[in-house]
Amino acid sequence: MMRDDHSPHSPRISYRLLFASAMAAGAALLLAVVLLVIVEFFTLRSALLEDSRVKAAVVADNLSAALVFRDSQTAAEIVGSLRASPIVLGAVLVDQDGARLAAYPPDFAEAVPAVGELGDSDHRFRTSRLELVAPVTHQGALLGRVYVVISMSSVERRLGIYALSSAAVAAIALLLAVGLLSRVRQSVRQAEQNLRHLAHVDPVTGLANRNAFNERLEFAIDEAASFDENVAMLLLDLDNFKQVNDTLGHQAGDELLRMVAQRILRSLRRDDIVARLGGDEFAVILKGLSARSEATQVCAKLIESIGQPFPIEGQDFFVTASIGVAFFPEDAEDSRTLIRNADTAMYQAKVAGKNVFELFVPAMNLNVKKRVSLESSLRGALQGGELALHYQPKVDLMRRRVLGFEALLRWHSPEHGNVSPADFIPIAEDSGLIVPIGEWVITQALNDLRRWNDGRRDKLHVAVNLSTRQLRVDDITRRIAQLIADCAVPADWLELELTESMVMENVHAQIETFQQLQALGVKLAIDDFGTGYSSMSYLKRLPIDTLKIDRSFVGDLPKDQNDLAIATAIIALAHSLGLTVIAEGIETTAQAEALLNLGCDLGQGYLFARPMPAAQVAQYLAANA
Ligand SMILES: Nc1nc2c(ncn2[C@@H]2O[C@@H]3COP(=O)(O)O[C@H]4[C@@H](O)[C@H](n5cnc6c(=O)[nH]c(N)nc65)O[C@@H]4COP(=O)(O)O[C@H]3[C@H]2O)c(=O)[nH]1
Repeated sequence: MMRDDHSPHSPRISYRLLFASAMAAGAALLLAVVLLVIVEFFTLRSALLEDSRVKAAVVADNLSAALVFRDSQTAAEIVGSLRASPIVLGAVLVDQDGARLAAYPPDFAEAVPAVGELGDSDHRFRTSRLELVAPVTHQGALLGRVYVVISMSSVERRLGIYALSSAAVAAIALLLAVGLLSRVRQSVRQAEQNLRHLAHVDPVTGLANRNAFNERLEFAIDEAASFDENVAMLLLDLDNFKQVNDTLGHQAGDELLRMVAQRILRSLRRDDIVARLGGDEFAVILKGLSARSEATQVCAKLIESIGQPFPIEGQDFFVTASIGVAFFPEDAEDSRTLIRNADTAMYQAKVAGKNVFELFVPAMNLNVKKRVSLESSLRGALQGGELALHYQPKVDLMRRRVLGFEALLRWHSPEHGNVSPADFIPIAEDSGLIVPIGEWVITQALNDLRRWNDGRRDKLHVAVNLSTRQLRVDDITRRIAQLIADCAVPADWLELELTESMVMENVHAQIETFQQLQALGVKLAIDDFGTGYSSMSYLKRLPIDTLKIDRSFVGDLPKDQNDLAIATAIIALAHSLGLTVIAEGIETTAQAEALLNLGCDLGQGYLFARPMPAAQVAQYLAANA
């Protein structure tokens, strides 16, 4: 498993960032508050000045008569009227020569600024006060001046309230912003963490994903290179996962993948690295190996563990694994080559028959190249008319009469010459080409058979091999029914041969398909019988018609006692289940006689005829009527 230790910023850095952002926002707000207070100060001051000017002008206007008559009592009353305004600290009336005529309060001793002392202005601001001089005139002539001193305390008080409330609003805004910012940061961090998790973890199994695996492999290789150690890279592919996925659905498929992941983890040490690279492909990195055998032991353990039944939806499912292994530094010096070579070895494990592991050897690369080239040629083989069917008769052993044929595919490639079906059928299966090719085989075989059966009393049947891959095609029964209908022949002319291992692989998932095929009228045969592991209980339930004894039990008859015992058992089993038995690979009369004596119904082999081109069949039938 992988730990998520790829955090780009730690919580400490995140808090510092938050603190710095808060400080910056605070400084900006403080500056704004200071500016606002300054603006407010000047606004209040000029309002006070305007107001004071009006007051002084009114008093000055009223004082002109008192000054003309030098009536100091009236002047004192008028100046004293300023007491109505609490902001007036004091006022003095002086005549043209600067002589004091009246004051408020009477003992107000402030010196009146001399003419010109205020420059062009009529006022000046001093600490906490405003001094204002208003002229007293009569008919345009200057008689004297009123000097008024105004308190700035009201301005200062209002400014204080304004500054405090602005600062409070700014502080609240700052707190809200910091709170909001930290919440946003928290959710961003959470989202980042989720993304990081998704970028490194396979959501189905919780194992490392391909990205994380590549990083860990690079790291493991660097580490191994520095300490002069070995790394083994195991690429593990489930052989029949798709079948479970297709038959039981994706949820069951995911469940299976999770169980496989658990079994892999349980088969490894804690510090080994496991990842799911996608689909049904897993990868394992084993570090610090003291011998290659350690890796092979792990492979054997993995195959054993995955080979145990998987209980899914109340049924036991069997899945096998093919594993390819490549070592650093012997097989590859960098991660890309290591993965590629492990993949090549895995591919060979599949070719070797699946459920095995293979260690990479350089010669594998040549095999892979050959296979790739065969696959690309095979893609054009059907359209290019390079495929043909050969037919091998199936003979009634007792009466030596031909009852039908097995259709066997032949490929003559302009590039590769005659390619054996043993070589190209697995390629066709892996690439999916077997589906269109298989349909072509059925159509071709039924059309050929129609010609041969034309006017015949005992109708012949034709047996066609079917691959697992074809069985997995969604509506296989409907498609086969369509092919039969297109050829306008009875369904029971067609026999489908399925190998024993293929039938038993996921028999419970396939039993319904077999039943549908039987309902269609198609005959079913189990090919290569005796080489797989048949479950007797399933054999009883399967709607099959024929068992075909594998030719490996026929070759050494009648001498080999074991083969004799096996053939005897298969024939007895088939008959007890009411099935027909056919033996393949009969090459000698002695083999044919031995099988006949054991009660075998039909035979097929070079003794009777080798597989022959379609063009020779009519002639063969005429000669063997
Ligand atoms: N030693 C010996 N061999 C004999 C004798 N009589 C027949 N044979 C060979 O045994 C194989 C019988 O076919 P199979 O077991 O179905 O095994 C087939 C079958 O599994 C597969 N195959 C062939 N045609 C098709 C096809 O159309 N579709 C699919 N899916 N598989 C096919 O390729 C396999 C090999 O086919 P072939 O090379 O044609 O090989 C054929 C046949 O030529 C004999 O007396 N002695």
